[in-house]
Amino acid sequence: MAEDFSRTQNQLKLSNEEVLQKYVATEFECFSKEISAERSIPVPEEDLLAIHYLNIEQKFAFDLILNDALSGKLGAYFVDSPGGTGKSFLYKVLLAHIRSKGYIALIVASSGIVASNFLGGRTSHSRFKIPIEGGTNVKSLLSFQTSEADLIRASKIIIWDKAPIEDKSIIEALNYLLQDLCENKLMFGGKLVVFGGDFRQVLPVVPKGSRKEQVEASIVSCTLWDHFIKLKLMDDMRAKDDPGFINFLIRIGNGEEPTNAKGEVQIPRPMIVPYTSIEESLEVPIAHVYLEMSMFETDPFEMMKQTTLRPKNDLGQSSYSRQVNNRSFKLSLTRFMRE
Ligand SMILES: Nc1ncnc2c1ncn2[C@@H]1O[C@H](COP(=O)(O)OP(=O)(O)OP(=O)(O)O)[C@@H](O)[C@H]1O
Repeated sequence: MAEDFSRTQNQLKLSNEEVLQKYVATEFECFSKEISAERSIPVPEEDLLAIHYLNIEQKFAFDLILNDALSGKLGAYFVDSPGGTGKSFLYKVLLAHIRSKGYIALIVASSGIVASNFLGGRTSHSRFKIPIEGGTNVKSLLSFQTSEADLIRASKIIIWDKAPIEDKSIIEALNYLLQDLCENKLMFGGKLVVFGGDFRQVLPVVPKGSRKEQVEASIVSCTLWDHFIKLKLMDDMRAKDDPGFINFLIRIGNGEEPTNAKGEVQIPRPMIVPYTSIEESLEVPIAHVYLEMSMFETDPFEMMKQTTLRPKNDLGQSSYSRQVNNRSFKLSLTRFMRE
């Protein structure tokens, strides 16, 4: 690379000293590219202020982790909590407070959709260059002389959302990567790493594997698991006004809800919209989710926070969830174009 550089600069008729100076400057600029991009991530005021809204469990976790990050303590946390208990909310407040002090806080997740929920979020695969499949002897392919490696070295904290879906070998590969990058044998190279997730959601994929094999492949079976500080968030913040629904979800997640011979659970009657006609079966849920469209007329982005979930990977034009989406989209469009 230096030779190529020198050849190009010779064509510009620069002295050797000038070539060297330009080479160093270009290299430095290249090395610091990732770091300056990371430093330019905005810190939303609302994420800083959200510290005042943390519930007791979130505040406990926040204080512990922030204190460790600012005092440069090494270690690993695992935030174990059911969906909706405010893990992402906690991460956003942590990221904002650490970044506002000028430090680098990295956040990764296994999937792009989850990563895009966070400012500066990246997939773990793209950030650490660890092959997605995992397996024995899996190793990061990250080159140590790159700006990406510099960025990881410079980070104060690494947060990894939805970690239970990862194969344990990937978590172990992160440990080796950080040890190599930081040139020591400390756990995670002496970095503070926060993993989080919900074991009721998706575990690592083991083709044709049993539940036991999935657990054996997961982070709980990794060699470092016993050294993680475990934190729990149990207060459901997503459906806090609906304790019946929360308990129903928890019972399903814990495998406590009765099932029929096919292993299916019975959805309680009040949660079901009885079928009368196709029109009504579309309109009733839309009205329930979006309440009154006029609520969004001043801020269409508010509407984006209301979502409908697709129960199946059915991409057909006629699928029910697609019809609900299309209908609500058309309704909102008509409304906004009229305004
Ligand atoms: N302390 C809080 N005050 C107000 N709202 C909160 C608080 N914590 C979480 N929420 C809200 O509760 C909802 C669920 O929170 P969040 O998405 O952080 O949960 P989660 O544990 O990450 O869920 P999942 O595992 O499903 O991704 C969000 O709408 C979030 O804004």
